Amino acid sequence: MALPQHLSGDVVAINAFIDKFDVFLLDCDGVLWSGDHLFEGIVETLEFLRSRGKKTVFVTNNSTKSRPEYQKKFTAMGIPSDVEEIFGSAYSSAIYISRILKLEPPKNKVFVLGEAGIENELRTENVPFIGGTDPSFRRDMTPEDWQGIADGSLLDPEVGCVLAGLDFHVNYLKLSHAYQYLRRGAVFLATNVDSTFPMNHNFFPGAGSISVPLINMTGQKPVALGKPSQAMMDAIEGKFQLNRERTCMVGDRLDTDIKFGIEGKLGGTLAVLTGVNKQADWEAKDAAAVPAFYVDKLSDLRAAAQ
Ligand SMILES: O=C(O)[C@H](O)[C@H](O)COP(=O)(O)O
Ligand SMILES: [Mg+2]
Repeated sequence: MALPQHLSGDVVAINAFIDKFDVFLLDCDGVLWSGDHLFEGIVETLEFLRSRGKKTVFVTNNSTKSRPEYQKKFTAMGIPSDVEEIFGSAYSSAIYISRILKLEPPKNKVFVLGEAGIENELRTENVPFIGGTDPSFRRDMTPEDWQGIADGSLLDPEVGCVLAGLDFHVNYLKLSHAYQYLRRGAVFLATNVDSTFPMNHNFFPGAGSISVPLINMTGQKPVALGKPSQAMMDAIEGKFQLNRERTCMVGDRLDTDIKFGIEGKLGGTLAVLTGVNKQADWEAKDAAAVPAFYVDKLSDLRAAAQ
């Protein structure tokens, strides 16, 4: 496996890299920002790529926000964006459920472990759901819960799917409901299975760490609809009519972003060192994926603008 080409500081190499592609699929957490901290030079770098006629599509596994909610974040960060060029795992999951899975009544409801982003995208696709940010689930178990979950009287008979994403309010009550739905044959989906969540320049439990208890209890693995799922790549290709050879995936995570680009047979993958993975990770013999190129930070691409 060829080692990645380091582009930072090499203007000739950066220009040659940029000229190879028409579309850049850009990961968000760990590439553009860490939580609400926008990395230096990101606005200018996006402007530079766009000035060179490149199309930018934001492809994020973060399911806590819907596309419109993400556009609000981009605007607040000073990044001009078109909501149609934002593709998150909540959206990817909602269109998978509504257009591929096509759950039929009387079992077409989704039990959500996750935040408003998932709920809003399911609403947009007219997919009925319970759970999610419903405050009635944010409490300790009561004797009535133990009994009602055990005998099924507190379970919704219309639930046919459990969708697990990044949930900042996960608890024993919600996991108990989700587990019982899976025992009853509900389809097990995840927006994504990232183990950690890069935030405030450190790492926190990721969406994948929300679904792990259910995997442990059921022995089932969810179908994950975020990166590296090729269902997501196919949806993106269809929506933007991609020429995969002229498309590059840019990300901070080997087992999602870079794997997504490689398995999607894109023309290239660019890793950045501002998020989850570092050079040692792709040099390890059990590396999840090896990028074709890498930069220390995304804004290093602007050297070609000088
Ligand atoms: O735990 C998660 O869901 C992920 O760490 C996070 O949201 C990744 O987002 P991305 O880097 O794909 O923008
Ligand atoms: Mg990331």
